[in-house]
Amino acid sequence: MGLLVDGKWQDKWYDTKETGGKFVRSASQFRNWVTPDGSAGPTGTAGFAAESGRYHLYVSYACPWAHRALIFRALKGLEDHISVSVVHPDMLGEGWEFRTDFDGASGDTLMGLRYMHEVYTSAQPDASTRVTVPVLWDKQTGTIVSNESSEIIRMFNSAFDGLTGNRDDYWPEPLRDEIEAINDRVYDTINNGVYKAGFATSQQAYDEAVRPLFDSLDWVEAMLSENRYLLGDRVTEADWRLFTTLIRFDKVYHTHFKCNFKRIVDYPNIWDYVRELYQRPGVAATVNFDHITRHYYYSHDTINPYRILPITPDLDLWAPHGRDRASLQSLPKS
Ligand SMILES: N[C@@H](CCC(=O)N[C@@H](CS)C(=O)NCC(=O)O)C(=O)O
Repeated sequence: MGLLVDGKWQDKWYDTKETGGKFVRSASQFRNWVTPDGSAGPTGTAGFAAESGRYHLYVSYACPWAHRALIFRALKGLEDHISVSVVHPDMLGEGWEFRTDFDGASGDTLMGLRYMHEVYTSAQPDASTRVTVPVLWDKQTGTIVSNESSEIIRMFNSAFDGLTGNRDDYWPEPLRDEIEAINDRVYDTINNGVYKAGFATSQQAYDEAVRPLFDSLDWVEAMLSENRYLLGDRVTEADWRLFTTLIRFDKVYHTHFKCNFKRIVDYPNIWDYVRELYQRPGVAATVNFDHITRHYYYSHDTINPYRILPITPDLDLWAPHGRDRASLQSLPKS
């Protein structure tokens, strides 16, 4: 675990001393956008047109943020257009590595590098940044387009539609304000909430994260008792962003991050909803519990110094989900 300072790797754990024991996530630095014609997106520079075979995605199967990007790549039929490298689940002194001695860890299939930090310095030799996944790489200009998952999924949602003909829209115009409002709460208290609880180094920081986390899970449970999806009858980006945290919860966050007031299987509607999303075409193949459990329990030695991988519950993710029942089919909100 570490970061790049002026292009040099430094092995350092998150510093929580200055923030009263709180984990504060840094902002992503590469913020360009792939667009249909290469015009500039909302941030960054122009020049990244949607072309088949031009882009490469670096992911970890363990990481919930990278998982979003893999799900959108599958949902939008981009597998033949955007290639992928999968890092090794252990994130140790050199950060993410391209070792291949773990089933599913592909190595760097594009450039043959050893470490993810070398991908960053290939794009910018003097980079000062945390070295995170996912990363969307442009083979043509040899640089990083984006390392911000929330923006990568929006590019995948529509930029390549002309190439693939897949026009499924998870960010529909009329629902955007509502999606943003839900995303904000889900991000702060659930997606990042589990990390804030797990990486807290003071009782107060832990308490301040764990209570809002379970309040938000109650709020989600109530919404899903009335609607099939967060926004009503239609699956949106908000559902996929929530899903990648929920699917990791009972096997990892409940134990490793001390989010153990309840499990996801204890929320009847959320648990059915998780199985429904998991069973959608292409999604199950993006979920790799061996990488997920190995990564968290093995890499975070400040939390689990003996690196013991605990037994985790078997989840019957293919059990019928019942979410298509009539009582949940409300009218679409727009
Ligand atoms: N804002 C980023 C966050 C990505 C992120 O934090 N990924 C984690 C893995 S789950 C990572 O690579 N962490 C390495 C580090 O922080 O040094 C995004 O959503 O794309």
